[in-house]
Amino acid sequence: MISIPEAQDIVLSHTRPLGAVTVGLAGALGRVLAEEVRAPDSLPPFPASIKDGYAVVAADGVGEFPVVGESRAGHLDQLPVAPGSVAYITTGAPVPPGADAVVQVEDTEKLPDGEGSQRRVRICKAAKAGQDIRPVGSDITEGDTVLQAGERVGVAEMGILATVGAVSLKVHATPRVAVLSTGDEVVDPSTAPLGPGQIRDANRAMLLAAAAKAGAEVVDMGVARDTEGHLEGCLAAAIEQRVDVLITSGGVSMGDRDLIKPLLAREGTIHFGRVRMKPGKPLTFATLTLPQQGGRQMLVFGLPGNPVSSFVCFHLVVLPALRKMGGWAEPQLRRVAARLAVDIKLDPERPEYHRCTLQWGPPPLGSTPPPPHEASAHGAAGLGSMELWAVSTGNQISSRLLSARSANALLEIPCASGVIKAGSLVSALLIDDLGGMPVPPGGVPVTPGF
Ligand SMILES: Nc1nc2c(c(=O)[nH]1)N[C@H]1C(S)=C(S)[C@@H](COP(=O)(O)OP(=O)(O)OC[C@H]3O[C@@H](n4cnc5c(N)ncnc54)[C@H](O)[C@@H]3O)O[C@H]1N2
Ligand code: MOO
Repeated sequence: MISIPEAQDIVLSHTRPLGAVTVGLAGALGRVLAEEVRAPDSLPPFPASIKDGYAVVAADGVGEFPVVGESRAGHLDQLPVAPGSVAYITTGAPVPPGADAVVQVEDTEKLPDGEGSQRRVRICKAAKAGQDIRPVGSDITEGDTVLQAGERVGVAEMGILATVGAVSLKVHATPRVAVLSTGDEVVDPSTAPLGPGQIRDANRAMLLAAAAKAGAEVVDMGVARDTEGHLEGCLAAAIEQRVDVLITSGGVSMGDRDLIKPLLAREGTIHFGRVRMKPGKPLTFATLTLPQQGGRQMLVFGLPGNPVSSFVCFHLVVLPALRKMGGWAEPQLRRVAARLAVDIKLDPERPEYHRCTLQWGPPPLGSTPPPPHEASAHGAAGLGSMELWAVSTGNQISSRLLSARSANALLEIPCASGVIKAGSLVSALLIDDLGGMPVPPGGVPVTPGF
């Protein structure tokens, strides 16, 4: 049996980033850039007003002035502003030649029109040169690298790409991933009522969703029966689909109908078949070299059938591989430190990946015993309210998928005897973003004392 870090290293050493493809802007979200993006022009491309008001010559100071023109966003009035005159201007509009400052409308007073219906205004507050003007290129300078190769495109990056006119970009290809459930007892989720000995296929929907969430293009391979012939046919079908990765679930343990390992040993190379982890011990990883497809490699992950084992193995081992293929430079799950909300019994044989929901601040008093050495930290506004707390999802048996419900982290519980006490700091691997993290009742002071 190897350790999880060893298993992760082996998988990543057999995983290569996929090549670059060209996509339109709309297809860039979530992808990793394969080239840097430069600005072809400056932003703003012209000196732009920050306020609605009057473009002035700062040296003129306060006084009454004729309004000789106007500059509105999107409509450029070329009339220059000579000393002793001003122009009306709106936010984002180009500052007319001659003007060197903007006075906001709140610091002016409209006057009755003068001779020949000349508009007039009183400037009540003297401006400094450059006031309320964004100079050319003050946000982005022509030629700037606005995004580097290797950066992932999120929502802000979509806006940045649009603002520099990058409507066609090179990004890393994302993997094509097939998902296959196995087992004679496993039937489609639509089956009702269940026949004797049957259970509905939870893993396929879950793993297809997990791969799609990771940005993969997914292929649903259905359910394979526990026969060599049918499993071989399913593997051949996945190869035919030219997938980069095949994820199977079930059939990797020690039973006489656990046929995945023998199949992979016949068709390719098994790199490991047992990992010291709870859950997920029979996790299997193999590579297949496909001479019929130019000698390309396909990765196969044989995940254990227990749904939670599949869930945990996907996040710890498959997800980093999918990320690396998609161009991530740091594909591993991110770690944070969190305080345990309850005691956790240790497993003396395998390190455990305990599903939990992280929240900012301790759970309500009474829901968990306060850590004895940190009783004062367990109050609503105590020190503990400034930390992440890990709330267990309950019974961790690997068949109970409800133990993954709302889980945003896997606690890395070391292999040892005894108990880790509530209040202890533990390492947590993030499996979801923390945007939906529960908000503790009563809220949490963000900065104590303010
Ligand atoms: N003699 C031993 N037996 C077992 C060992 C062992 O070391 N020695 N390891 C146990 C561990 S740990 C795990 S995990 C399981 C994994 O077994 P398999 O990968 O062979 O999975 P199956 O036997 O096919 O199924 C296990 C369990 O999960 C249910 N299942 C399977 N597929 C699905 C699905 N798509 N959706 C929902 N549930 C599914 C299946 O009905 C079984 O209940 O082996 C232990 N045994
Ligand atoms: O390792 Mo198995 O996944 O404990 O149930």
